[in-house]
Amino acid sequence: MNTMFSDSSTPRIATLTLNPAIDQTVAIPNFRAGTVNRVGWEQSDPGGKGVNVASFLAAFGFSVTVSGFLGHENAELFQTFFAHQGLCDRFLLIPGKTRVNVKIIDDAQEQVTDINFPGPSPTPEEITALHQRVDELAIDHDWFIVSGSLPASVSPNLYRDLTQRLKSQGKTVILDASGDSFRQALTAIPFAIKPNIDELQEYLGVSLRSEIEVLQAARGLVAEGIECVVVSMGAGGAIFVEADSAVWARPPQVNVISTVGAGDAMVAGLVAGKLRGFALADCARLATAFSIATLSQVGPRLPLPDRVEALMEQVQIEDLHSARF
Ligand SMILES: Nc1ncnc2c1ncn2[C@@H]1O[C@H](COP(=O)(O)OP(=O)(O)O)[C@@H](O)[C@H]1O
Ligand SMILES: O=P(O)(O)OC[C@H]1O[C@](O)(COP(=O)(O)O)[C@@H](O)[C@@H]1O
Repeated sequence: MNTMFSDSSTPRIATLTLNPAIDQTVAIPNFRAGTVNRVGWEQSDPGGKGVNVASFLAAFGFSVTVSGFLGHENAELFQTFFAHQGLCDRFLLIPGKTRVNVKIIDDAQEQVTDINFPGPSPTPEEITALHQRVDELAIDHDWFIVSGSLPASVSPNLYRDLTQRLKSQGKTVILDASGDSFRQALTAIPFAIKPNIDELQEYLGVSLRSEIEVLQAARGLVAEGIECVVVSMGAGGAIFVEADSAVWARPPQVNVISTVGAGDAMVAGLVAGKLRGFALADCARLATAFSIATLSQVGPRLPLPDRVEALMEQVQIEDLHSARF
């Protein structure tokens, strides 16, 4: 493992994944609902948003702790993966199995279909234990990435409560969520968020038809106090907005095997850029480089840091700061 960024002066990072998943990727050319589909090949990987973010950051040389809930019946796959990736495992084990999400890769139609399950439900006592675990982590961690769906039984206020609790202890919170939990958590004003365009449209209840409309929407969130708003738009790249800067980062044409995890890689790259002290444009380059580095493979793995850094050159940056509407 590259340990370039894991000395004691580097802020410690923790990711929280309340609902991790084993991603079962199945390749089905010309997949069609309502017919018999045959699988060409398949692969299973530990995943879920915070697990992926942690894995990408560790591969880039950061020291990262993972926490949240894991079903104890199939925890071993994750535990072996964490040990292999050099991640510090502080997950809480709960009864049952972590969910298996199915990802159908159809290279003929160039599309990926996600089938995401609800996942096992933690009890109120287990939620209390999670709050305690987060307080313990706050003793020696500075950056917290809170991401992914919540299990069905969990209050949509949980991310809001965690964000408030961590902020009151001076921690930096990055949020990547959707639906009600995203809406609630925004009221606690995390440091940074990365909705994709669908999630942002759902939150605002409007459709965003141009980059300028996306920029305008992101500026609205920055005006509410969120320091850094990143809106990802698949192959269209991502718009990064802060109070005094705004850029549109566009990826080059890439050979896509799977888009699963591209958003998580963008979150990881944003955190890496911020921790390196980069200005927003370079954060956008690095975040996009992380994303495109993951597109040519299945599973949460990143190439060596110098290959990721080389990809930064291929990202086109357009300055939107002076764009007016
Ligand atoms: N088909 C693609 N071609 C090139 N880059 C892509 C493609 N899909 C995703 N990306 C890159 O990954 C980033 C995040 O992808 P996106 O699909 O928007 O996230 P999410 O997985 O959260 O929905 C994009 O901003 C872009 O840089
Ligand atoms: O928690 P959710 O929203 O169901 O998402 C979980 C899924 O998202 C992933 O983390 C991938 O996310 P992205 O494609 O948005 O980066 C998968 O590993 C996992 O199956």
